[in-house]
Amino acid sequence: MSLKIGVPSKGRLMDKTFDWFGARGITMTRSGDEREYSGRVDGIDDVQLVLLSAGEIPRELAAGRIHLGVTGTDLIREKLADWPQQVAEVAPLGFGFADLIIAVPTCWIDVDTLDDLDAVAAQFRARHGQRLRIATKYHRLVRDFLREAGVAEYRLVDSQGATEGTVRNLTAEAIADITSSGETLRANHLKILSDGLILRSQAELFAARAADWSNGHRATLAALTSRLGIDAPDLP
Ligand SMILES: Nc1ncnc2c1ncn2[C@@H]1O[C@H](COP(=O)(O)OP(=O)(O)OP(=O)(O)O)[C@@H](O)[C@H]1O
Ligand SMILES: O=P(O)(O)OC[C@H]1O[C@H](OP(=O)(O)OP(=O)(O)O)[C@H](O)[C@@H]1O
Repeated sequence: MSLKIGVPSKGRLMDKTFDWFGARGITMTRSGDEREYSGRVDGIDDVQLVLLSAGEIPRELAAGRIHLGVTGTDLIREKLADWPQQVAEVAPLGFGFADLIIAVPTCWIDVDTLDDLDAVAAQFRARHGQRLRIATKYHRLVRDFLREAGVAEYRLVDSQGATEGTVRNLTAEAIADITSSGETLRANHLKILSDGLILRSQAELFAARAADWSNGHRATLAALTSRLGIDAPDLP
């Protein structure tokens, strides 16, 4: 049995992950046609490539079904409540940078901070009898952040994509989502609160604490990390 490494199956994260390993002598290739989620690893023995959605990689790591995985820091922290118990951080990869932020309509000129948002949320509830809605797919991270900030009069509405459009579509008053260039926010007339940065994310290589590290897998990990020029993580 080979050591399994989970890598995003499409898009920017897949391409940049392949480039990152390729630059260090480990060649990853997707086999078959564009739609076939299988691949191979050359340049090191006993390592198997598993192509997965970036959003599924945290769960696969937590279950120990893959030994290593590449995904965003944001997805690990959102999907695994006690993530340091489940995964070890092996190396930040220096791509996939994105900020998870809270944004409100640009036309809310008096709203610049979380305190302002809290005040608006209280007014909103008094006026409409309902809590101000914040659209997001990052439920855990947003709740934890707003609790720390003392903002309570809101409710989260789930949005799994095109989150910035929810304000225009009148299904939310504010959003919490990732941004990189800021273009999507601008195009949808939204502005980031000055203290609304929840998390800075980038792609990272993680190791699963629950994976089977016997049967030579630890030696394979040591060979791989040495090849990559990084330290092997501390694992049970
Ligand atoms: N501009 C960006 N847009 C979207 N994701 C980005 C961006 N920059 C970096 N990322 C990171 O990429 C990861 C999300 O990748 P992706 O959208 O492929 O995940 P996914 O949720 O598995 O997608 P899907 O559900 O469409 O398969 C997150 O960690 C995110 O922080
Ligand atoms: O700051 P920007 O460079 O404009 O990038 C941010 C946008 O990119 C992501 O969406 P994605 O394209 O992955 O689609 P999604 O809305 O389905 O998540 C993210 O959810 C933002 O909408």
